[in-house]
Amino acid sequence: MEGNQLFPVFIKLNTIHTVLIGAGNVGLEKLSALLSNSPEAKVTVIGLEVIPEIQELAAGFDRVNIQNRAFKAEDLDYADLVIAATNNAQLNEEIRVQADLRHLLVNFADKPDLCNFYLGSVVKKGDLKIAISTNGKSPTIAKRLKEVLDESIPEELDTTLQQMNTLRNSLQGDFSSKVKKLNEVTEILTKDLK
Ligand SMILES: C[C@@]1(CC(=O)O)C2=NC(=C\c3[nH]c(c(CCC(=O)O)c3CC(=O)O)Cc3[nH]c(c(CC(=O)O)c3CCC(=O)O)/C=C3\N/C(=C\2)[C@@H](CCC(=O)O)[C@]3(C)CC(=O)O)/[C@H]1CCC(=O)O
Ligand SMILES: NC(=O)c1ccc[n+]([C@@H]2O[C@H](COP(=O)([O-])OP(=O)(O)OC[C@H]3O[C@@H](n4cnc5c(N)ncnc54)[C@H](O)[C@@H]3O)[C@@H](O)[C@H]2O)c1
Repeated sequence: MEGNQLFPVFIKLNTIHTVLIGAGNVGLEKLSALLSNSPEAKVTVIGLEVIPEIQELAAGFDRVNIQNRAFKAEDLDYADLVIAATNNAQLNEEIRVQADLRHLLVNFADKPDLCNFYLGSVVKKGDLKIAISTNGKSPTIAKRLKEVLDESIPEELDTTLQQMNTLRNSLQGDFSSKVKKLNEVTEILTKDLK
């Protein structure tokens, strides 16, 4: 099968419990990604060793709990989503087995084959968010494309979004007439594509 077959979703991390195993530099990157997108995320970080930068980052977020100890299978009993950033291949295998037993989604920072979801590179402008995946082929290209889109999408797009939301909430009539109106007023955005 060719092409990217990943199904993108946007998760409300504040409504679930994420367990992050591994608290080194990669763990820090993953925790930063979680919190920059979802500052209200409930996250438990477990690491035999926890680097100071993780402690410092976590100190600013009430719902992040650091456990300075070894992983145990029961840690997944209260997890909804799992991210592993350990330096131990055998432990990764064990985490995958334990996650499967509990029907959990799990991500491994350095082992795409073990993952059942990937993190994406993220562009954010107010309420707008774009997530990029290269199907694991080149995270660097995902990062570069994020930079390109971040520069080229005007900040004003968020103002447009807010205005459209006001209009959307104020429209009267049946569903199809509302959809027609919303599409009419946004037609200008794609006029150069035709
Ligand atoms: C998007 C982003 C999100 C995030 O992590 O938050 C992300 N990686 C980012 C950066 C990045 N990661 C790495 C480099 C160094 C260059 C390189 O190695 O290529 C750079 C870029 C750089 O620094 O230039 C190392 C690396 N990453 C993976 C492997 C293993 C492998 O490929 O086998 C290795 C080698 C490890 C080693 O050799 O030890 C695997 C994955 N990385 C993914 C996501 C998933 C696929 C995403 C996609 O579909 O594109 C996937 C499959 C799983 C996952 O981690 O979810 C984030 C962008 C940050 C931003 O937006 O600024
Ligand atoms: N550093 C990078 O840029 C990079 C990039 C991509 C992938 N990777 C890979 O990702 C992995 C993590 O990288 P890192 O630099 O964060 O490594 P690291 O050694 O700094 O961190 C590993 C973490 O896993 C924890 N850990 C190990 N065994 C544990 C156990 N039984 N229970 C709980 N915690 C345990 C350690 O205590 C530590 O907190 C490595 O396999 C690395 O090859 C690294």
